Amino acid sequence: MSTVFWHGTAEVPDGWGPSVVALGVFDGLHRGHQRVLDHAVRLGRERGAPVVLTTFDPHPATIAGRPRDTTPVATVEHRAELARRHGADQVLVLPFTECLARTSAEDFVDGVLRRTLDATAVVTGSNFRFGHRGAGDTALLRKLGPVSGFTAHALDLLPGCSSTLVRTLVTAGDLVGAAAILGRPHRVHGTVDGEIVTPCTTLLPPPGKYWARTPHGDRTVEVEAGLLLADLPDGPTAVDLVDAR
Ligand SMILES: Cc1cc2nc3c(=O)[nH]c(=O)nc-3n(C[C@H](O)[C@H](O)[C@H](O)COP(=O)(O)O)c2cc1C
Ligand SMILES: Nc1ncnc2c1ncn2[C@@H]1O[C@H](COP(=O)(O)OP(=O)(O)OP(=O)(O)O)[C@@H](O)[C@H]1O
Repeated sequence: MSTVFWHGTAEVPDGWGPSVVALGVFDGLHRGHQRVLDHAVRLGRERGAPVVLTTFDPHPATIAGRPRDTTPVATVEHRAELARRHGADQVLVLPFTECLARTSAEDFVDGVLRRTLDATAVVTGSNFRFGHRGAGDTALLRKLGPVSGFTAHALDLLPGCSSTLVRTLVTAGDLVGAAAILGRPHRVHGTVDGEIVTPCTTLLPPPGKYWARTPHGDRTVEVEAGLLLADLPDGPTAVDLVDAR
């Protein structure tokens, strides 16, 4: 059985590639992210090359740049599962460390995109930035592409779609608005132990009762004091929060 994702460049097999790379955090794999991945999948088919969604964990903003809410919309495992369902052949999760944050855009292109992934195409949204102090952008990818062996594709942004907006909507309890951006209900993963789902590392709506879809049928669940309470059998579970009750 193939692994769910590669954790770090060392797990990418030697001689991998050429590949089509979709690049970014992709937290939640919302409809805007799906546009990027769809384009990568089309290019992959045209070029007969596997598509590698390359992402970062934890969110770069936990380490670098302006502090902001980075509570995951989706666990990294869920992100990888969604990426594969949307056509990615592999998912590379790069641990976002202080060391990676200090890596220049040029070194990232040479080390990760050229040497590790042998990129033949790199697909991002038009607002993508990378490298130390966010110095790299899509213009730099276009410039470095010809010498590094890839074409750079910067897609127009799908309006009204960002992980930040999903975080704002879920935090405000607007699960219907969040689902419109995600293209599916917001999902919380955890392990049930006596009706309490822990750990809830993913985003939770405010305290209250919610209509939810679970592996054991639709039911009301409750958010209280930062915990999700659900009458479900003990063990790992996924709870889709559909709407407030
Ligand atoms: C090699 C590398 C170094 C980075 N260094 C910084 C940094 O110093 N400061 C910063 O705010 N973000 C840094 N970032 C994060 C990027 O600005 C950006 O958040 C990340 O590439 C994800 O892009 P996305 O938000 O468009 O998905 C770095 C990213 C990479 C790949
Ligand atoms: N609305 C969008 N339409 C198309 N591409 C997008 C959109 N939003 C982000 N992207 C692209 O998807 C990749 C992942 O982006 P990222 O995870 O930063 O998205 P985001 O939703 O803007 O996140 P955040 O709100 O946390 O900054 C990047 O290549 C980015 O340019």
